[in-house]
Amino acid sequence: MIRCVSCGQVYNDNDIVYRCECGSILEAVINVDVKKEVFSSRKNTMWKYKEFIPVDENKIVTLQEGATPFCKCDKLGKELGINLHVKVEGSNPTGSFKDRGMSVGMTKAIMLGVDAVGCASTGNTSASLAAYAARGGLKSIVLLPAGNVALGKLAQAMFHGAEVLSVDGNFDEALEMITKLAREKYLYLLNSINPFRLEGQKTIGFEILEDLGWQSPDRIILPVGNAGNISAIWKGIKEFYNAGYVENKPMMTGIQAEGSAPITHAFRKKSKSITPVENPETIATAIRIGDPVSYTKALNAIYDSNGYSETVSDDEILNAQKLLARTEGIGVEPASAASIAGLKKLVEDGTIEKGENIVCVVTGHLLKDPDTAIKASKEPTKIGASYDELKAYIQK
Ligand SMILES: N[C@@H](CCOP(=O)(O)O)C(=O)O
Repeated sequence: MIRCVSCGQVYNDNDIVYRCECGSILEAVINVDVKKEVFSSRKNTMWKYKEFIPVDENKIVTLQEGATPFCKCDKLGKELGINLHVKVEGSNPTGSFKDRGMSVGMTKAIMLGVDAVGCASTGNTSASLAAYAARGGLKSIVLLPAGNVALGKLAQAMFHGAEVLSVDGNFDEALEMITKLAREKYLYLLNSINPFRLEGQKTIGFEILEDLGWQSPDRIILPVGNAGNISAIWKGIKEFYNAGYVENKPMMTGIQAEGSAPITHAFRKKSKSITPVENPETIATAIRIGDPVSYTKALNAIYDSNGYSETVSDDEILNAQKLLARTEGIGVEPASAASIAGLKKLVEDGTIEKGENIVCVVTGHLLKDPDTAIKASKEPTKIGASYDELKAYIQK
């Protein structure tokens, strides 16, 4: 069953519906009775939690997503006076957390018998959709905001065989266009407004709790763009809490880029609705979104968990990206580094207390955006093909 998060209206699992009649968004309702011990005996992918994922397990479209590294980051943690783990979602098959959602979404598409899927994207969703559509044998079409998609992501979408359209507009406009096409049944929409996408992404929350030995961290910090992921992770946390697997829940802490921050602005006003940002701007193209579709769920996650939302500047993002890469060896794209930049800011202003147990989710791999990485780095030093020249350089 699918249910509206605002008015509670229910829909059948097989209705192709993206919004409730009241205009709000939908979520899948899960009723599961299973002991947590069963999970540890299964192959380590996100599908080990299959009872919580509402699709037919005989039709699963998978590239073995999930079970991503959960890195204890003692050097950075010590510097900030907290206990820090980083959940590295860039280790998924196409290099971002979207694969979890796309595996479930594509499975649902197969179950529904559609022949084409589509999305609007700042890059990662399209890369993932193109790969999983290829895996599932479906046609795919993606709309990208012209000039604002990092090179690695664009290459992935094109190479996996999606029909790639470059829209002379921003992500929000592209999403509106493709949603209309989906409502007119030209394709099945696999943006995160599709509630089945979030059923995959909630497994990040499941894994964090299991990674910590069935304990909740004090806080989970993550970047927020279209706001599907914070909503999904919170849904996962609540489902495991309600199942009795853990005794506590974390404070959900969403970080946005200064130039694209409608959710943080709403949080500061204690509001449950947003004022969309008309011309969103940030170097972190993955979160360059002014009108996030899942804002209702995201704000609920923040308020219900006694969480927080903060903005970070592009400079703070780039500094945090370098800090994580050079202190802990974890390479992430700029948007992912927003979680580390936010962590630093909230420790410095005292919002985060010393000794807190924190998990930062980093959402996409460094190589998604090679241009930004190269621009932020020193040029290689040129030397001749001579051992003497090499030795002289090393001894300098
Ligand atoms: N950053 C996203 C934006 C939209 O994605 P969705 O997961 O909310 O559908 C992207 O990679 O395109």
